Amino acid sequence: MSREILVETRDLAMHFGGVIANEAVSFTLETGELRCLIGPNGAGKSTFFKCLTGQLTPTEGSVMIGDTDTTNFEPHEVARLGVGIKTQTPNVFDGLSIQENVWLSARRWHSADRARAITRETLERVRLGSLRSRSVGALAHGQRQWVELAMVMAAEPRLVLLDEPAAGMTDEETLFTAELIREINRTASLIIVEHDMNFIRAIAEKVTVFHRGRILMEDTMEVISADPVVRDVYLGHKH
Ligand SMILES: Nc1ncnc2c1ncn2[C@@H]1O[C@H](COP(=O)(O)OP(=O)(O)OP(=O)(O)O)[C@@H](O)[C@H]1O
Repeated sequence: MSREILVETRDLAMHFGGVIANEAVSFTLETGELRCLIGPNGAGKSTFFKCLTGQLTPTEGSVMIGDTDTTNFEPHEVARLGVGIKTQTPNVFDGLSIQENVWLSARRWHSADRARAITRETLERVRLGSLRSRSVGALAHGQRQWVELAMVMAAEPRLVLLDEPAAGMTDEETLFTAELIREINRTASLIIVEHDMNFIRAIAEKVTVFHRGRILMEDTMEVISADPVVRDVYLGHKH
């Protein structure tokens, strides 16, 4: 199967006044990939992620998703291209049930009947079927994250962008999240910003390492974790 480029940035830069958060980032993601973005604090991962989602407009360079130039798009315009986005800011309605939250997400793109079927299936996939009537406000942190993943899945996206999906989870919750993400990858490509190395090892094929706003290296986790330059960067040595 020939692989197509699904996401491409060219010479992307994001400056906040004098702060250079991203510089000369030329990045590609092929259809079907599951890519993790890693790097030490302040490396520019979240800023780059926000340039992909439309939360930020890059100072320079371009972003393409499929055949569409999304450089100046707002998040809702990016979402309309079949992109599921989970940011670090919660996106759930606390006063509604799990089922209602997921249904609302499915209903944005599908008929009421189809949305009902998708909601049922998705809640089984994330193992929240038995809790479907429970109010989201009453859930534990990990379960809330899964509701958000279910909302992303219910829209049946072709590309999923996740910012730290395992943040604050227990080891067991992290492993289940990794399982869910591999399942999402059966039908969608993914870009995930993540800190948790065990989680990354459990899911990633290819990893992109950011350092000082730029891409330092791209390879498998095995190669990256053995690389002396990457080790130095994480330990805070100068490069
Ligand atoms: N809105 C902003 N205004 C000013 N500076 C910013 C803004 N957002 C990010 N920065 C700066 O840009 C740089 C990159 O930050 P960014 O959050 O993208 O890094 P990160 O790799 O995601 O870090 P972390 O792992 O800590 O989340 C940092 O120096 C940060 O202080």
